[in-house]
Amino acid sequence: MSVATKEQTGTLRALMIEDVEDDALLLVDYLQSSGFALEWRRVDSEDALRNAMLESWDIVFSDFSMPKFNGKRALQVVREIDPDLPLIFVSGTIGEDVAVEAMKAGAQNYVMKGSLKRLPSAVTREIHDAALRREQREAEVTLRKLSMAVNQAASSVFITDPEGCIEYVNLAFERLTGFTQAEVLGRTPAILCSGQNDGAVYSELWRKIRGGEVFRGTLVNRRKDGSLFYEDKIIAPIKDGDGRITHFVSTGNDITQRVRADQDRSRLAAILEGTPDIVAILRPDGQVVYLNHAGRARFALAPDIELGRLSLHDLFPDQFSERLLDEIFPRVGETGSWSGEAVLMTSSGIRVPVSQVVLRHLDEYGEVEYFSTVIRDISEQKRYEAELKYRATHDRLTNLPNRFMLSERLEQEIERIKFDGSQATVMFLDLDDFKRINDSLGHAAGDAVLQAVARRLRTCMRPSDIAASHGGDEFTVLMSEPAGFDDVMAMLHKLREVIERPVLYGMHEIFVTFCAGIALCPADGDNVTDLLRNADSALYRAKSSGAKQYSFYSSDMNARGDELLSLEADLRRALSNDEFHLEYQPQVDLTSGSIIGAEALIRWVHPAHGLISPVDFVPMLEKTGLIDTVGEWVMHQACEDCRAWHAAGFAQLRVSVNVSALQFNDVELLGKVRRAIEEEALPAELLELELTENIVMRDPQGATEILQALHSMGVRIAVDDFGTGYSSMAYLKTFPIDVLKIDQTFMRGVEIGDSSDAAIVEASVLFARKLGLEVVAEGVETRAQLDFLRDCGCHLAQGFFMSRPLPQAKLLALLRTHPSW
Ligand SMILES: Nc1nc2c(ncn2[C@@H]2O[C@@H]3COP(=O)(O)O[C@H]4[C@@H](O)[C@H](n5cnc6c(=O)[nH]c(N)nc65)O[C@@H]4COP(=O)(O)O[C@H]3[C@H]2O)c(=O)[nH]1
Repeated sequence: MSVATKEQTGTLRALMIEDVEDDALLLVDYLQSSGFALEWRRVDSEDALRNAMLESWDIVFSDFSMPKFNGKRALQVVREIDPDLPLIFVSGTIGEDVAVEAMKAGAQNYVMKGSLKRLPSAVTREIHDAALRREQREAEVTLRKLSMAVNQAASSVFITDPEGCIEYVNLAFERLTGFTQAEVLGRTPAILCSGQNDGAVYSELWRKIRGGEVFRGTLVNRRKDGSLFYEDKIIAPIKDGDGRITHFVSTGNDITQRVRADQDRSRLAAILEGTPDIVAILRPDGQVVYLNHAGRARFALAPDIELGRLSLHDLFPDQFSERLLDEIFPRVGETGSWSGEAVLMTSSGIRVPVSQVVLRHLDEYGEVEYFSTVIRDISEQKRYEAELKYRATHDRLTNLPNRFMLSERLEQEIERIKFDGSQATVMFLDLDDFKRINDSLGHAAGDAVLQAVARRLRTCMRPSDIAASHGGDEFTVLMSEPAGFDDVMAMLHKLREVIERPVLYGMHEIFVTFCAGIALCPADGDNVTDLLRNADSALYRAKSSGAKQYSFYSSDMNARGDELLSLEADLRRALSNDEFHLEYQPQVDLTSGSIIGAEALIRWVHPAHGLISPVDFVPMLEKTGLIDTVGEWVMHQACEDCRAWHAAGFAQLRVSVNVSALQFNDVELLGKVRRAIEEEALPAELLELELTENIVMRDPQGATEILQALHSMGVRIAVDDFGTGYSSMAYLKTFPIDVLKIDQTFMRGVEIGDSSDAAIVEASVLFARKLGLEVVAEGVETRAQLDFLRDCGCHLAQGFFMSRPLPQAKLLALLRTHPSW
């Protein structure tokens, strides 16, 4: 009798489903006599079976038909609990059909009770097969688990055949690459190629995996949508039992974020290293763990210095480090950040103003791990701020404190005086006839004088005094705590002595004198406005008494100042109120004796004060900037009136118009002139512009350009007041001018027999003729003067002798009489 293998050596645990005990014993007997060591149990109901199935069995023998139970049901219960447990029907009643049915239902075998011969071999085979089935089932389960794991894995996986054709991809692959399994099956991983990897990487990859080794490396691949991603790859060959490669398995981890973060970090590091700001990272105890290039340079540290050993105190040897540790860090620890200004001392001992931002960085437990700080050198900004402040508080030309700073200081003085009952003095100084210096020697000379005066003023100041510049030729001295009147007078004398020394300018010695107006605090005012106004009134009084005068404020002084102020306000309204008109003074041709043109002269008839001289209000127009509008009005009115002369039958009469320095510097001058002649339809050559020689001499080169532009427009240019200024003959030659107007002061000299004046007039006429210029003598009041001019060969004359300036209507009336001189 043949018997089984494993089961032979061990005890066979058999479960009998049998209602007849003798039948069960018979079966046991037979098996034991066939060599099986048996451990067995008999059940004959479903409950008992279920109970028995809680234990483990090697085999089940079941009767097919039992009174309380039946084989089919028993088979179902057994399969339900253990699908692989072999079950053999041992029945006396089973027929072929039932046996086949039982096999279909999952029984492994059947044996007839009457013929147990087949039983031992069937037992052995079924046990063996069951073991195989179990193994296979377990293998399947493992495989299913594995493939589920691979499919669900976070790493992207694909499997190729030895030629590299893709046979499988997992979900992570689909997610990462954007390709679905269906899209890539049968294709090669070349679909992921980005062109960003070195070709050598691929040859190395193939060399390794074809050689049976594992490839490990980082690849840059491309998704279906074209974007790049970085993968840490492991590609391994799979071999069969003969060592032949059947597949390659590629596992990849997407490290794009890490790579990008690394790239960002290195970019950030480059920025930190490149920034001119000092960036440091410090532990809460002040140990420096990072210091950028700017910081290392600032503290003269070697690039390879071991930062961990460096403490804050090494960097900032002064109190700055203590402040950081004791004051700032604890505060940052609470609020998260701090920013402010500080002063730090560099290794070379230089104190540098800095702005600083400190940030707190927490660890995963919310504890302060370290602080980062950005320190910016703000010396430049501080310098700039100081410069701005200086500019805002000082006069640019003289570098003296300006009116703004003076007011501030005065305010402090007043506060002090209110507190301690002392006093102060405000002294306004105004240089006498400063305009003369400007007009005759030019602005550069004027500036040099103002600078010299400022320098000298400074030397007279006591530490508590202050000298300020008001702009222009006005200065202020604020004397703090003068002992009394004598002190003020002593200061005044000292100022005279120092300031009135001649100022050397080139070849010139310029003599400067000044007037002073003095107001005392608190007697003449206990606030800034009153004090300054009263000192100004005192100055006005001093100036109206002549040069080199001084005056202390007295309460009746403000009247005149108010008058001037209100005149200025009236002037602003004069143009719209039609209070201006022009008068014309004829110019006479000395050859023919008849009028060839007229000079336009502005008149202001004030509604209350009557006629006001242009000598008084033209400077006011200039000061207020009104000269631009009023000057333009004059130009238009003169052109219009000139056209009226022509219309009245006096064709070719020309008109000349005065142009002040401010008008000449107006960038719009050319446009305004062009508009006037075009709008009034006056031929350009009949308009003459009169400029004083000082205007053109101030900036001869700039003036030449403007004069040329005017000239090319056809307008005539006359140089007014010739002989009074510092004309350079050489320049006059180069200017495109048409007319020289000899100043009327020379005519007075001619009248009183001053031979030098007469000589100047003669020379001027000669000079003008030589240059091919027309020459006009102004201020002709007598027949003798006129004759003299004729004898000299002067072309034209203008003056009271021929006619005073006349309103338009009167001029027309005069013209109609066809006068001749
Ligand atoms: N003693 C005396 N004086 C004579 C004689 N002939 C003419 N005058 C006066 O001499 C001044 C000549 O004008 P200016 O030298 O250009 O000097 C002008 C000119 O510089 C300025 N001015 C007048 N009108 C205008 C104007 O429309 N624009 C500008 N910018 N300045 C003007 O005001 C100054 C004074 O003008 P006015 O008072 O009109 O004074 C005029 C005129 O009335 C004479 O024989 N004897």
